[in-house]
Amino acid sequence: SACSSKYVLSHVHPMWQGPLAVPGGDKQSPIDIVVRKSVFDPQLKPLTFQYDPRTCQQIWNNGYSFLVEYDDTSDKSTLSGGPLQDPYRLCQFHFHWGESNAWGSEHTVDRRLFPAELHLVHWNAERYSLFEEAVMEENGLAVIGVFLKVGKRHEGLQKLVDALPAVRHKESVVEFTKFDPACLLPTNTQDYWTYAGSLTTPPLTESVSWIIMKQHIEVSHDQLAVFRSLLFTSAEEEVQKSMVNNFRVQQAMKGRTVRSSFT
Ligand SMILES: CCCSc1c(F)c(F)c(S(=O)(=O)NC)c(F)c1F
Ligand SMILES: [Zn+2]
Repeated sequence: SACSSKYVLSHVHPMWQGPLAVPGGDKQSPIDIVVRKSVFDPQLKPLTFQYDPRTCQQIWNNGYSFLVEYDDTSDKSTLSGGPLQDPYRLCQFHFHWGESNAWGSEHTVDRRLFPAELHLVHWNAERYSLFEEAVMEENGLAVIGVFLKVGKRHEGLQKLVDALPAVRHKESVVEFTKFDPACLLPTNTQDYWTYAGSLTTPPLTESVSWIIMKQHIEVSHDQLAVFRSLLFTSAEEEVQKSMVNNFRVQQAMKGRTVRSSFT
């Protein structure tokens, strides 16, 4: 898929301690969602996820996270509705997590941290012909964020967890097919918050319509431990570094409003 294979993210790593903000950036991510300051918007539509598991292609360790990449050369797997004017194509999903269960998410809700956060990355192929373009443009990307909590084992996630040892090192790739990302979405409600923000990894461009699900999903401690067994470093490097704490520091709101789809 075009969405990330051409993107070898900058080798300043782990970049998590900075760049703190893009110079002049006033729509940076992640943020703390202050629930009592969010504004209910009755014009927000329900989200429509139309994912085809046959578009799932591979898992890639890019040295920041592991990306589950989808074939985004047609509209087979799309997200529409919510705050979005057009349908957006799924290009990949990945996670951010901590070295302990006490932290790891990028966004927080009233300062509450979660041990991990799932990001489903989509791009506006109606308006842009290349993912690379959409990354740089306003309303180019739509990212669904789902918080993870430690609890019961997530049966749907296990197929992905079992494949992770094959991509332990940076730059490794393994074929991964027929995975339906809808199994990672919350089940009992589709309530969400939405705001205008940015990528949280380079190029940090302010092209993201963020959609953060209110309901978390549960995964087991052992499943998260396999995330932490991945490495930031490639096989050749003599010092191996555990892939943990791959989240960015939170950014100022700069006057932005977070809207909610629920009261
Ligand atoms: C240059 C883009 C490569 S695709 C990608 C990614 F790999 C990633 F990690 C994030 S994130 O900022 O970390 N989470 C939303 C993105 F937004 C992305 F679009
Ligand atoms: Zn992310």
